Amino acid sequence: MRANEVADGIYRLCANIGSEVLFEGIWPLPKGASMNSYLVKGKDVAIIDGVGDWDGVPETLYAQLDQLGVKAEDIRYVIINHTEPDHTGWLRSFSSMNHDFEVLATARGVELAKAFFGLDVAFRAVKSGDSVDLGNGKRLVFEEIPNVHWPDTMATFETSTGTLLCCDAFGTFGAIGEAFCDDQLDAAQLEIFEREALRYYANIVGRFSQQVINAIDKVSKLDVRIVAPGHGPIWRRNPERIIRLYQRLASYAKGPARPLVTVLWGSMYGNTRKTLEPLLDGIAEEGVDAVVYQVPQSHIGDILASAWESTGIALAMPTYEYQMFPPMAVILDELGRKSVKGKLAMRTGSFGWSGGAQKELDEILERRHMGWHFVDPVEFRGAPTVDTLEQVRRCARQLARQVRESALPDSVF
Ligand SMILES: Cc1cc2nc3c(=O)[nH]c(=O)nc-3n(C[C@H](O)[C@H](O)[C@H](O)COP(=O)(O)O)c2cc1C
Repeated sequence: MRANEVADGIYRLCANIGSEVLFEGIWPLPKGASMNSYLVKGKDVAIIDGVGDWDGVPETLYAQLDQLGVKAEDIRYVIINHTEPDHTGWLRSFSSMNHDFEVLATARGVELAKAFFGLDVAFRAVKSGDSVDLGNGKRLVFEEIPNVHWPDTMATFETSTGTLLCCDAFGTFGAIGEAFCDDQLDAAQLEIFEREALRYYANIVGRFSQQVINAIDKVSKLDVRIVAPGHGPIWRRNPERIIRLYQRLASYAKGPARPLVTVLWGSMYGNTRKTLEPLLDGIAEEGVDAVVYQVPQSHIGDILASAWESTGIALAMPTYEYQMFPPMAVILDELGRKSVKGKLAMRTGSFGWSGGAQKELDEILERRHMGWHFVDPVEFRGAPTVDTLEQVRRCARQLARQVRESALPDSVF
């Protein structure tokens, strides 16, 4: 992998993460992911963010520094936009190669970097508006964007080129090959990265959507000509494209999103499964699309992405030991933890003698402050009758109609 010039005097260094890795130990990466680091060369040299410390990853970074003719000891400033180890793990080995550099981060970032790495170097806490002059026209200005995605997060803005080095903000999953910028990716590749942006957003930053909106407000006051995130491609031809996408994804936190229903179902002996057909028919009859996930067979990372962009959620699951089919309870709790809020919803499912699934569902929704709006549930004993199936279809139509009416039009952004 080669270092790439992003703009005059600004270079992207990169290590990819393979599809065999679960990001944060949780989230599948079917298309991998990239960890982007940036080198800014003025009279002085600064490196902004870095890579993890596993399996020879820092060595990938050092090989790219070699290509640029930069030695470790040439680096005067290490700028930590965000202390998460996928961007900072390399500092352990770097600090054994260079003993004379200064670490710049927010006050919170300094505190975290000391706790994680205990580096014996100079630290400088910076705040919004502070800057570093690297000479030769290169000037870095800092803007705090807390909680996108850790509390320490800031963005670094290089003024001469209008390059926003924003770490986790405006990132996507997806490994990067030779083409590293939007101006080198064709329409199909860009669409793939936008889908990867949705999965990244829902899995990693969705919970911090208000902070994302605050961050967008802040950076919109800068003359941003290039968006250079810590993950995914650089947006140089059309930086607005990724900013607008993030604005849209953040807005989904209120509930209304695409005219789409995510259907989550689980069944032990097939009684609840029988409701799937009328449920999907009902949604389709209203001209609304549905995406179906079986639980527990589907991964929460995929379900979360789908739920995030859906205006409606349909649940089909039976009662199990006086509560909900357990894997569905796990999924719903995680949707709550990740702030999938304000959705339109329906529920159906079989029980044998007491019921109980609905009670646990209500508890989870309340505990996680999810604010979902349900049409009346269709709960039935044993196998569904013809009448029950018809009721499910009607219920699904009602949900789909509401979804169609509440979904956000594409033209909003
Ligand atoms: C292990 C197990 C525990 C169950 N616990 C309850 C229960 O507490 N209350 C109840 O009403 N039904 C209970 N049932 C009955 C199921 O809810 C019922 O068989 C239902 O039809 C299963 O739906 P399915 O065919 O979609 O899996 C239980 C069934 C199993 C297998």
